[in-house]
Amino acid sequence: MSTVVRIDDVTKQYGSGSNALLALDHVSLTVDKGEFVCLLGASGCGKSTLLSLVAGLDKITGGTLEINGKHISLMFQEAALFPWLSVAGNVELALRLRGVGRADRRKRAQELLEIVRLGGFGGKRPHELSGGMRQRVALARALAQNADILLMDEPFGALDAMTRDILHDELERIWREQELTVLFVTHNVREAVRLGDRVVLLSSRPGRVLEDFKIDHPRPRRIDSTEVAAQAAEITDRLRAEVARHAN
Ligand SMILES: Nc1ncnc2c1ncn2[C@@H]1O[C@H](COP(=O)(O)OP(=O)(O)OP(=O)(O)O)[C@@H](O)[C@H]1O
Repeated sequence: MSTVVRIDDVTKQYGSGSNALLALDHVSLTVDKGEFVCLLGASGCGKSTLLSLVAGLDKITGGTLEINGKHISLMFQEAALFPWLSVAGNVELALRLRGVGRADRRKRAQELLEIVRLGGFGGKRPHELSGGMRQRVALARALAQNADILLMDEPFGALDAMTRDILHDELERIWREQELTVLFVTHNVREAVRLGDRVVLLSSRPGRVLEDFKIDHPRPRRIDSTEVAAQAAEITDRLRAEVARHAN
């Protein structure tokens, strides 16, 4: 299987001199094509930093970082849609930026909205949608960018549990159908076990890879199943031990 993201001995320091802050300390991690990898760790351990390095929004200060993909797309807790554009307009804009012609844009935006099950909502404005629906639009926009690598930073953190469960199912389907590679940051251990092929646990700051758990329960998984709960409990214990170690 081909490696899409290779993070090798990466260090990230913010600032310098007496203001220096070591956010990541010799992190090594590879993500293969089509893998779904969840990143977990205590607050401030450098999860978002790692995503922004992979996205190319910031520079590493040590090690090497290699990306082998067509396009990387980022999704955050807030959908960040343009409020003056319709739902279809938001998706079409991403297509336009890729140079897709007007007629094709319309058709493709409609297809993408159908993929995220918002086929009938293209004419609405973002404020007319629920938080879960706005995240679906953000997902359609990411697909419009022709992304094959999706970086997600707590994308469902602000949603109620029921909406989040539905979006887990949708994201899993789209990940499979579109053959995406996903790097997904969350604070929610069960969510990580529900979604991930692997759950990578980072240490408290500076972040290092503490453990890489392989999750091989059959899919689709239920977040409230006993298998998911049992593995989440094991990972939570490991995370708690790390937080306690750091507090001492
Ligand atoms: N641009 C920046 N300049 C200086 N320090 C930064 C910057 N961005 C992040 N940091 C620091 O780097 C450390 C890691 O931050 P980061 O946001 O990556 O952690 P995180 O694991 O995503 O946190 P959380 O789980 O709370 O979202 C923190 O101590 C943070 O204050």
